[in-house]
Amino acid sequence: MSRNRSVRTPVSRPASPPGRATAGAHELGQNLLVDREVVDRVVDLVPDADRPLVEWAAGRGALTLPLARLGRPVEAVEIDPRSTARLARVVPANVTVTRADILRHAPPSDPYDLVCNVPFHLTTPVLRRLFTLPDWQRAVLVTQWEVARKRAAVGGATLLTAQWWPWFAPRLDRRVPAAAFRPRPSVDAGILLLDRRAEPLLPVARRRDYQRFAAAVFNGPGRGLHEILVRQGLSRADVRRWAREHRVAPGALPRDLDARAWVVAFTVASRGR
Ligand SMILES: C[S@@+](CC[C@H](N)C(=O)[O-])C[C@H]1O[C@@H](n2cnc3c(N)ncnc32)[C@H](O)[C@@H]1O
Repeated sequence: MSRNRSVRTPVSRPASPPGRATAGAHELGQNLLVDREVVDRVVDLVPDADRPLVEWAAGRGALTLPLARLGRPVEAVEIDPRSTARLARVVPANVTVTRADILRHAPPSDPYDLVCNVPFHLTTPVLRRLFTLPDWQRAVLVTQWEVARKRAAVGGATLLTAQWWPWFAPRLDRRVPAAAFRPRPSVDAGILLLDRRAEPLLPVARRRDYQRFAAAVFNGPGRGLHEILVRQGLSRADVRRWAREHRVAPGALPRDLDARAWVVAFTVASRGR
């Protein structure tokens, strides 16, 4: 395959905010993947489809080059000019290297899959951004272990997960030891999968109301879910029926609910308004 030696720097917006491009390796979260098995696992988790791939935070290409071998168009996005220059010299023709900030990068407007070994310091903004972007189908993410667990609702869901659950299905794939990176970070990582639901549990038009409801339940007053839900407009009989159907224990907290229990509670509460 011929080499693509160019780096695309979108002109419509700055490639990076002031100071970022010259930031040091530590500041940019440059913990590069050096474990072959982890790289292979990330690539295996990319769905078998014809869609293009976008890789955020491509670094020196530990994932980019194996992803390129899938034979699909790949856009590799990276902020560090040394890394993009280096990457552009080695990628095959199906890879475009874009120097840009992943918090501002404009992704394709057709369906695509996304891969990102997330710079640890950007985890929450990256997740928030992803949830609002419309066209990716699966995101394969490497994040800190605790974040991967929390986002996949292992051991209890967070408000952020609950707020996006009707539209995205998160899954924890595996733990990745800190030794899989150079330099070695202080904590382990995990592989987190996010799938856009082919059939969302609620229409997008209800998103704002649902998210407000989830926040009110998570942060609302009341001893336990039953009381909280009554304050959110469910009758006591509705709460009892809902708890029975979704096997919600008497002492359960908002973090203990699954996606369907959230959606049904919201739907019942909306009926009462
Ligand atoms: C954890 S490393 C991953 C590198 C490579 N994908 C790998 O797995 O070895 C994160 C990468 O994100 C880049 N980065 C940090 N902040 C960024 C930003 N705002 N936009 C784009 N890339 C960023 C860093 O320069 C670094 O190369």
